[in-house]
Amino acid sequence: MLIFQLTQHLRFIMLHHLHYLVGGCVGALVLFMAALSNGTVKPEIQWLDAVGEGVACLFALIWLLFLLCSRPSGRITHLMFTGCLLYWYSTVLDFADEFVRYPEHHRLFQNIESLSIPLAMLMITVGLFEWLREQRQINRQLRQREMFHREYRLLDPLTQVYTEPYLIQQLQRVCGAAMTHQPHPILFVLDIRGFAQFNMKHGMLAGDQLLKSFAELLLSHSNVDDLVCRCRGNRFALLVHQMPHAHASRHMEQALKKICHSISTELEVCWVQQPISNCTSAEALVRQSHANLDARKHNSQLESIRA
Ligand SMILES: Nc1nc2c(ncn2[C@@H]2O[C@H](COP(=O)(O)OP(=O)(O)OP(=O)(O)O)[C@@H](O)[C@H]2O)c(=O)[nH]1
Repeated sequence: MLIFQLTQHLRFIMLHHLHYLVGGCVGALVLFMAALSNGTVKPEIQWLDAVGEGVACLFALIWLLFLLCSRPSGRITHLMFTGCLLYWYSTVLDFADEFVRYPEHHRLFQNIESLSIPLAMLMITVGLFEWLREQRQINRQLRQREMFHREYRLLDPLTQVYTEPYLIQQLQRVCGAAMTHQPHPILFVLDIRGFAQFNMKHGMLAGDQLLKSFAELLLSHSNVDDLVCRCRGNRFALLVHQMPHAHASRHMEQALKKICHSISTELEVCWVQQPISNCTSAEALVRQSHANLDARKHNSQLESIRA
């Protein structure tokens, strides 16, 4: 079980943060080799100190890996990663100077070692502060889910957002009140493009992880009274209550740009929006939105074939 979980975490890092990991490790190796080749070997090595510094260095690397497997990419991850990396580098230099003595006139490595710790602490502190703010926002969303949507049987087991039957239930209530409600609520239906191919290339587990991240990010970019659902497979819906129609598409475009940037720059999402002003049947409304989305996907396929 533990091995399976570790493999999953490693796959996540490979998929989303490979550039961070490779860059960080190459930097550490270069620093370690440069420190060894610039110093003179100590006549007596304190093995207990060396083991202590080595273990500290190993744990700093483990913290770095934990960070990478627990976060999607983005500003906070970048900040925390840089802070942890600087801390790791200072432990690498600490470890190296158990074996060599740096030349007196050449203080580069001592300076890196001394400066990287306060800088790392500063970056980790700011990163943790931002992480806390982000977590508050996510908690607010989760509390909201608890408050208004107590239908656990209608939750999607993979993404933990609601399913289409629940959306239809909620739409039935909204449709009744929509005529008097200003601005009218809007239903967005979204489809992740090329998902079957993504599954084939990276495996079903990576596909599941993508769906989970997408649902979580969609939630964090929506308001507390909006409703996020997974309709089926790679298709989601978002019911928005308080958004002026003039801003709706720009808002959705910006949110999707950020979401795709956080998950993968290759990710492409096709979507349609449907204002709920005069609807008689929630099921018909959802059916119509799916049909509009299919037509849009079909047209964009034709356009790309023609291009
Ligand atoms: N990993 C994973 N895949 C799923 C899940 N549910 C459905 N799928 C896969 O999602 C894929 C959906 O395929 P399509 O509807 O053709 O979507 P697409 O590949 O994005 O095609 P276009 O939208 O036309 O670009 C299928 O390969 C399903 O096997 C799931 O829960 N997890």
